[in-house]
Amino acid sequence: MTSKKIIEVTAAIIRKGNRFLCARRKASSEQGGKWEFPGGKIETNESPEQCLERELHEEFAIQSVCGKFLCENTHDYGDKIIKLKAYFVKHTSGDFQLLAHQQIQWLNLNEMQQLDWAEADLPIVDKLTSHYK
Ligand SMILES: Nc1nc2c([nH]c(=O)n2[C@H]2C[C@H](O)[C@@H](COP(=O)(O)OP(=O)(O)OP(=O)(O)O)O2)c(=O)[nH]1
Repeated sequence: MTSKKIIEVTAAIIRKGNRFLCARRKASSEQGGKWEFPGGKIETNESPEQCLERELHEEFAIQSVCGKFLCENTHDYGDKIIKLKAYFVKHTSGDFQLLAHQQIQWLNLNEMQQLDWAEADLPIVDKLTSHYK
């Protein structure tokens, strides 16, 4: 039996008023077309915070500061296991450019419930909802 690798991935919760940044993955990518919190795989010798600030710059050309940890969720997609770690992140400068996603939307918590999220994100959306209610 071969054991599946656990891949550690970060997810950024970026708030603007009562809305949160939701990003749709490109059709050609893993979990193509699904909605996610932007972020990516944690590289060797990188903290989750550094990973998020790097990924947000790569994906949107923005500057940001990673804040508090919200929660994590480990999800088995069958071919791989993703450990998704969600942090609150403050956008500090730069206009969002769509460099890696097909679409972004700023949505409130009710609107977010309607999206077709990547499965690993569903408990994170629920945790975020209970955090603000
Ligand atoms: N970034 C991110 N990835 C997620 C989320 N939910 C979820 O299941 N994933 C999955 C999709 C991918 O299989 C994996 C992250 O891959 P990625 O393609 O975003 O990571 P990366 O930017 O480091 O990509 P690469 O260097 O391998 O191309 O985690 C999420 O909310 N954010």
